[in-house]
Amino acid sequence: MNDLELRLGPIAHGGHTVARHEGRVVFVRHGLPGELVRVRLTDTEPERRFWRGDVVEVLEGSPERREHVWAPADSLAAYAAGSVPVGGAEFGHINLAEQRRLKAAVVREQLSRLAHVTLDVEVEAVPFEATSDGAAHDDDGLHWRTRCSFAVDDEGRLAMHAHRSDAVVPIRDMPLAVQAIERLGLWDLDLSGVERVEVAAPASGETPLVVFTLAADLGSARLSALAEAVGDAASVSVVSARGGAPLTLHGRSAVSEQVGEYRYTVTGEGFWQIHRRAPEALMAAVLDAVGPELDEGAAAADLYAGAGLFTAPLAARVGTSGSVLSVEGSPGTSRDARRTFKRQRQVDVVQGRVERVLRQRAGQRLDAVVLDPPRAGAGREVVRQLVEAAPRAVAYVACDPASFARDLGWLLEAGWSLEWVRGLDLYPQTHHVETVALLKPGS
Ligand SMILES: C[S@@+](CC[C@H](N)C(=O)[O-])C[C@H]1O[C@@H](n2cnc3c(N)ncnc32)[C@H](O)[C@@H]1O
Repeated sequence: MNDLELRLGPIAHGGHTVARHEGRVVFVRHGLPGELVRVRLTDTEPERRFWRGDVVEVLEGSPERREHVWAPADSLAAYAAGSVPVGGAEFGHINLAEQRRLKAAVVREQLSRLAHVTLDVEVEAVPFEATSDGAAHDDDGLHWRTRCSFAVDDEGRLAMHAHRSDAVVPIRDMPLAVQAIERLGLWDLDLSGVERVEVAAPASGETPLVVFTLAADLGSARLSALAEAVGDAASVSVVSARGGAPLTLHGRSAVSEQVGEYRYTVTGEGFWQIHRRAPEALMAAVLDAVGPELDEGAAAADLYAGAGLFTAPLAARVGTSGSVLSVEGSPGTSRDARRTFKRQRQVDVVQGRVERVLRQRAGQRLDAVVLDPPRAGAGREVVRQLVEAAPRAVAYVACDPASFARDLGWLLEAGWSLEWVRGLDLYPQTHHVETVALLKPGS
């Protein structure tokens, strides 16, 4: 089918604008509300109620449009060159203030539609710390990713996936990544035999960790060549094509992260917040929410705890006479938490699914809970268990406003109240948005 000329409607959850063609909805990426554009359809199955497409030409642009911050993700440039845009910066053509207004509109819309709550939520920028060279201080929405995941193309070049596609596009820069990742110059390496490359660069500036996941088993000479190619600039591990734990080729198997006075160990398998200022920003918001319930001796829970980002301040607040139940499903990440908290006897690190652990602990006192589920949200069963446990306050940290609004709707039905919700721009240049909310049970 030929391209379509479409007038773009409002922004929707998922990062696209909504347009219509002959009665059918078309979800269009890389545009802005109000624009008149030419759209290349990417998903047009005839029986589908809606189609998808990318903007390839702007006929009447929005005043909020600017030159894209990163060429491989620029839809206009990519299609003009006969390629496709990579995912990961689908808002890069929009000025930052407007990106945040659009994200706030999506949060408000989800809260209204799914939780029947009308609230004037804003999405705040996450302030960067001043650096001695001043380079990273500007709020330009760049150089924030301390975690990156790359593909490798058929010629062994570092690459990234196009959105909702198996297509991979080689890249030679990554301006969303912290400079420590850019400086590794992974795009100069021959990565033949590697399927995926994960990089973790601690915000402290300590040595990064590179994890190569192999496409097929490689001999020891090739593995040594890979480690040597990276050099001393990073620790290097490999994960065999058959899976299993990473094998350290060179340097350390983990990175250390420091957030305020707390120090954490995170291995190559472990979860950590991506934006370099996210840990501080989220910790502060969570403590604003549940801090007043965390007296010495209180019982707290950190659910979906990851490597224990929030477990540490909770443990400090409740002290040795209190308790913190820290629940994480991923074995590797939970192992990281166990390592970090092994000397803190008030912390109980449990590896398992939150729904199962809450069932086992039913009846146990809980004064305050931090809930930070993955994109799918906590779900009905966990919400039911929380209502039953009746803590005095819950800090709900959400990376998906739709699943958050759905869970919130159930809590409100159970008589809970939403005290406040804040939006944080932890993913500049993308449509993603983080929210933190304080929820309390009915009296
Ligand atoms: C958004 S992350 C938050 C981690 C941590 N709170 C942080 O900020 O670093 C969600 C975590 O939940 C874990 N997870 C996903 N589903 C789970 C489940 N059903 N039970 C327990 N943990 C789960 C994931 O492995 C991931 O570490």
